[in-house]
Amino acid sequence: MIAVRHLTKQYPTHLAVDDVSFEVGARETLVLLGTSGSGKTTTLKMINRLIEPTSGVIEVNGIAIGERKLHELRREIGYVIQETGLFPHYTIGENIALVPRLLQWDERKTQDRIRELMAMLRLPETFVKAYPSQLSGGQRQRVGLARALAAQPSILLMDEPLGALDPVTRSAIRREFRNLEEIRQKTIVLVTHDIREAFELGDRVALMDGGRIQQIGTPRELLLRPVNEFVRNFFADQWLSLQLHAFSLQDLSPYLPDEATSPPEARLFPAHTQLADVMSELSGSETIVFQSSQRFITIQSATIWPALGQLLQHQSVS
Ligand SMILES: Nc1ncnc2c1ncn2[C@@H]1O[C@H](COP(=O)(O)OP(=O)(O)OP(=O)(O)O)[C@@H](O)[C@H]1O
Repeated sequence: MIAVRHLTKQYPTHLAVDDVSFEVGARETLVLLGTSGSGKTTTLKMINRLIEPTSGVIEVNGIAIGERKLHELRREIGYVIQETGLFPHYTIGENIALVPRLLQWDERKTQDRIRELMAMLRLPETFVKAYPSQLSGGQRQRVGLARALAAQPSILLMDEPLGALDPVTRSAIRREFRNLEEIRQKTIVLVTHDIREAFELGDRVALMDGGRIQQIGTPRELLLRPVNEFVRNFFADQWLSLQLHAFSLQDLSPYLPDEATSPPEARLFPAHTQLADVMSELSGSETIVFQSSQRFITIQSATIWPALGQLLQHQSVS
């Protein structure tokens, strides 16, 4: 879907991106993670040609983007930025309708799409005539996403999309985004410096430093098989809690007891649920259950850590 090969951006005084290569498959989310100045935004902006590379090639759907008409390329790519970039003098409805109107959709179709997106992103219908300044930061962020999704692009580029929000709102919106079917269908490149965000949202993560990719892989690979000291140190502080994002109930199932049937008081979770989500929903010694093939497996918050310990031990010897 997106292929980036030997991408370099040299400014007169600074090498911002240095020989970066990666691919992002259809419906995959790749997170560019790194500290400030590591080249994430420059890389992202080269994908929709907001910045032209010094050298290297980017292909979108098999065609080099330099050979595409700019407006056609941008139609395929939705772009979400921090602080949303909404037009303050346009209403929420007008902001969302921006691209459909550029594409001269008929008005009925545009209005239907605005309503559909507002419902999906849990924005009250009355907001359609409100202005961005009348909304909270979290609501503006939803409008920014609605605008990027409006014309149904197959690709989304997101630059610190939740960066302006407080941690609680961030985490709630993150979970919500992850569960939206329309977003799950997109090919996404997301820039963040928030490690937890990268682990929650990324199918794969590219950790950048000094304009180069230090390691690219699944959160689990980065955590358990760091290729160098930089990668190891980057995750060291949060190593324990990141494990909860790197593994699901399914991964833990070999290390947990079976039940013949589901205990009546237990809550049922899908097997692909990240352990972090389970932990955040469990209070005290409550029992939860998930179904894996034909088995019911019970788990309590107190049993997650020992089972995870066994799982990690197993991973390190295999
Ligand atoms: N127009 C420019 N001219 C010169 N140097 C630039 C220019 N734009 C970016 N840079 C430099 O290139 C490097 C990479 O910048 P970039 O914005 O891609 O980093 P980033 O990882 O996205 O950081 P942040 O998270 O702070 O946005 C930085 O050192 C920056 O100062």
